[in-house]
Amino acid sequence: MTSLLGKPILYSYWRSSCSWRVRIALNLKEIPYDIKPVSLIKSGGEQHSNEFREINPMEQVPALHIDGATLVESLSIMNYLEETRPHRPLLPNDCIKRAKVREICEVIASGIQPLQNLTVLIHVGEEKKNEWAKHWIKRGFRAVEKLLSASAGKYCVGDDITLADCCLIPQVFNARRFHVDLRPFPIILRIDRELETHPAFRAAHPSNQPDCPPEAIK
Ligand SMILES: O=C(O)/C=C\C(=O)CC(=O)CC(=O)O
Repeated sequence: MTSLLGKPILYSYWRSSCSWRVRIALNLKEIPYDIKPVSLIKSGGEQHSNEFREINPMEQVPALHIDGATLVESLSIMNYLEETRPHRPLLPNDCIKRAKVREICEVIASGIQPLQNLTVLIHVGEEKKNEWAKHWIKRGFRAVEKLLSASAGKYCVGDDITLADCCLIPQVFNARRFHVDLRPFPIILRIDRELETHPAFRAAHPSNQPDCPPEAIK
């Protein structure tokens, strides 16, 4: 279903892992969308402007304008996409498996990413921020790896790509960014490798975003 109200607009930042989750879900579901870049660093962060605060009072990306509504919070947005565009499902039919997908999403979206996001790192301070981010990602990945040891097939839960994979891959990028040693997490690494070349994941990668600075393209 393409909206009668025009192409969805995603307010996104190239390196924001939460924007990236939604980009993957939109791509997997083959929903065409336009990107409106919001720079989290330019002039202290465009997300803090009065204009953007009207879009998201949390002053964070992503936000998705779709079907005449503006939605914020990546998990909530992905669930809306799943409910309204079920054609390429990102949640399994089996209720236990659905719970397992949501479990992994929660661990990442509530238990890891918020502890290492830009606002928190600014508050923690330049001197401590890398060690801080590393600590929380490592702690969370220990839990994710354990959960995956019971749930994973080819991907996070079984052999189909789900919302859990949309959350995991951007978090692996952040782990590398903060120099987390990923060798203790072989299942995470295997799934990351598996999805590295998938077209929907490739297109959503920070390097392929219109606001990616040329020197950061990998
Ligand atoms: O270019 C920058 O350094 C600014 C912001 C980010 O990376 C985004 C985050 O806050 C991390 C994240 O999305 O998990």
